[in-house]
Amino acid sequence: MIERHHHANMQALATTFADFAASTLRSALRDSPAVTLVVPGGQTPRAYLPALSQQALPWKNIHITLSDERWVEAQADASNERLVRECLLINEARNAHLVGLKTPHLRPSDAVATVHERLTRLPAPFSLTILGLGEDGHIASLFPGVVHDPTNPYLCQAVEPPIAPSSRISLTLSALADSCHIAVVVTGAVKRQLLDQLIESPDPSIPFAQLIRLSSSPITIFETN
Ligand SMILES: O=C1O[C@H](COP(=O)(O)O)[C@@H](O)[C@H](O)[C@H]1O
Repeated sequence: MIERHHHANMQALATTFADFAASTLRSALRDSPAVTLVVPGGQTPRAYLPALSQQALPWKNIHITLSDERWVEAQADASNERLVRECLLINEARNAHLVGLKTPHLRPSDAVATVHERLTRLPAPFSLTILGLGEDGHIASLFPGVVHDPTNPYLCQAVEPPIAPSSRISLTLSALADSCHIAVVVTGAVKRQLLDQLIESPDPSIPFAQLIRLSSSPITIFETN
């Protein structure tokens, strides 16, 4: 089931999104003592994660991890972990547990087993997975052309992106699709047009279209130009 919500601007989106995420987490916490929230990186979350950080939730029972990570140090500008520390682990959410995806391994391919192990210690299934959408249709660090292997026993995979500068580690399509709820934040005319296309006639080579096909969980899309 896909639900789309259009907003007049980013501020309106951030408010509705934060209320939605908080109510999804609150309701998950009625059934489990601890829950997992998956958040994306990139630039867009800088505009809406601070609104979520202001929600009064039992954050110490909320475990946060990332949909994907660039293979850079956690202090680097490009680090998704740094983004989450700066934009979400603040205000009310400062005591949430963050499980990052970066390890000291030289390459993400060497780190897959370690990161998988970290992820298996999180409350499962993940209660809410938030994703961004790239202009090429990528979600997390699953780019067009990255092969989805349903037999992969790991929750994460190493990725060499086609154009982006750093190697990545990403949750697999199955790990994302298995989340109880999926929220996607889509901003800008180009991405919204792509979204229309992918929903009307899904191109199976595009990861977002693969996610729609694979997941039986509700997908809520928050959009603005
Ligand atoms: O590289 C990435 O890009 C996507 C999209 O980012 P955005 O800034 O264009 O919204 C993001 O969802 C992903 O987590 C990130 O690593």
